[in-house]
Amino acid sequence: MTGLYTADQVRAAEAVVLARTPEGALMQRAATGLATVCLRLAGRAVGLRVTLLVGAGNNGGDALWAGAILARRGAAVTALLLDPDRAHPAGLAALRRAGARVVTAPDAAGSDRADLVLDGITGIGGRGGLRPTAAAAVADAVAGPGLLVAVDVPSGVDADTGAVPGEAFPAQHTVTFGAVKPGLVVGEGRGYAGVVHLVDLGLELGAPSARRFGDPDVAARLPDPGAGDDKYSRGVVGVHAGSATYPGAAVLCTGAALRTRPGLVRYAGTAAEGVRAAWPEAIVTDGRPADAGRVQAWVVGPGAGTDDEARSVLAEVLATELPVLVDADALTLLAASPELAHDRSAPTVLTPHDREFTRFGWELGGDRVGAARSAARDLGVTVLLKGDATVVAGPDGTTFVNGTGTPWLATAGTGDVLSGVVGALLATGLDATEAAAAGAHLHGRAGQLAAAGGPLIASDLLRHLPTAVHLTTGRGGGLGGSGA
Ligand SMILES: NC(=O)C1=CN([C@@H]2O[C@H](COP(=O)(O)OP(=O)(O)OC[C@H]3O[C@@H](n4cnc5c(N)ncnc54)[C@H](O)[C@@H]3O)[C@@H](O)[C@H]2O)[C@@H](O)CC1
Ligand SMILES: Nc1ncnc2c1ncn2[C@@H]1O[C@H](COP(=O)(O)OP(=O)(O)O)[C@@H](O)[C@H]1O
Ligand SMILES: [K+]
Repeated sequence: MTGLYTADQVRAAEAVVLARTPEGALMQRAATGLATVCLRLAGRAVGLRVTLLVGAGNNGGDALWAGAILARRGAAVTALLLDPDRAHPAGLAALRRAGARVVTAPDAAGSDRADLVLDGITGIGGRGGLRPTAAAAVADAVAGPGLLVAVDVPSGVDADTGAVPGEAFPAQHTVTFGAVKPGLVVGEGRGYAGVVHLVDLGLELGAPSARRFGDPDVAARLPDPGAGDDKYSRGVVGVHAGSATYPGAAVLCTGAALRTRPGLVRYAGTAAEGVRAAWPEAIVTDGRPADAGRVQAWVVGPGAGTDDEARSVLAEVLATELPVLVDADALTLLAASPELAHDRSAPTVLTPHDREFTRFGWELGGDRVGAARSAARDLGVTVLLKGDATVVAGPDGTTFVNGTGTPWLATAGTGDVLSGVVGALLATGLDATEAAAAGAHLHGRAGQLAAAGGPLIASDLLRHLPTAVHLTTGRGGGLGGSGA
């Protein structure tokens, strides 16, 4: 599990260490870690041409100290001071002692021939898009041949939210200090951070602002069946999706539920014939959810339409005391009647993409974590806000940012698969917010596996789900078989 910490949380933890270590010691730790990653990425120091973009704060200080280390190892370092009078004094002195060049004219920065450019313009103290001089220096760096490495946070990216309100440094790698900040892994900022390397500063951090599951975290939530288990004890999930005209969503959603290894999947809806043909393992009725038999969780909505019948099914399912996942068409219906979800005693999970999210009247700006959190609180539900980094927020504020996936998932039907996966996890009795986060993780892993073989279609995810579960658990406890 990776904890994500805001700038204020990192500053508070740093203050404790700063108070009990000699002046400059923490920055030395940061700069040493930064230089070590740079050397690893570059593969050499002697003759390496390095350009430092140096802002007025401690982020620039980190870059200067790291530049001094690289220069002492034989690199040809040039520091461009963007605010010469306010450059970190001790860092600047160290850099000069190490024999590096210091310039103030942008065209003397050497970005056009650098092997490596270090962005030390702003870190967690940055506000708003880059100012014009800094933006021009970044544009030169981007046009040049050097590897682009951001110090702590790509300048111009909001460390807490990932918002990028103007120009920013498009890093290939970000070397971040003390803790991973949310803005490196979510929203637009994620696209600017590249590969994130964490340098441990020995900070004592409390509860994170948000979390990201790794494979072992998901494994811990997917127990293999034991000797005493039967199909009912392992969770029964109900699916209401699709229609006679559009059975696809029902087939994908039911298949995904099956492949996420609950004990049993029941289907109720007008796509019964298609589901029966595709999945003999499912128990299928063409009636309403009440006709399906007992389940431990419902998935409702993918491809199910928005007519009166669909609305009455949604109301029926939400009136139960079972966990319910509301997706797609059912989200459109719920947005018009949010009171249906408001007073539920059992968990409700909504899985909107951006357009479905805004249908509820919720605003979606550059802060996706904040938006999902306030929506979850507003309706007392878990919100899984889809995207390249899906955000999951629970009604109590518990938040996850997903770390798996591939842009190839941006294709029709993959959302139906996600609903089935999360529904199956809900039926196992997993906490709803954790089920949504674990489901997003598995779905993304299946997408990565499917995309390794070329462009994917949604049914490919079904074939790869058992392997995704297997990879995640490392136990091979999937459904067995590899056919869809
Ligand atoms: N507190 C500490 O001892 C440590 C701090 N560290 C570094 O210190 C950074 C935080 O330092 P600071 O609080 O000094 O802040 P920063 O250095 O992140 O940024 C503040 C400076 O950038 C300028 N600035 C803000 N927005 C700008 C924009 N849009 N365009 C151009 N310039 C802008 C401000 O005028 C200010 O001078 C961290 O990100 C990390 O890199 C690390 O060295 C670890 C130890
Ligand atoms: N650019 C992207 N990168 C990674 N994942 C994406 C991207 N775009 C969409 N996805 C994922 O693909 C799925 C699409 O779901 P959705 O829009 O509901 O599709 P559908 O309704 O066609 O099934 C979601 O899980 C979403 O997170
Ligand atoms: K930076």
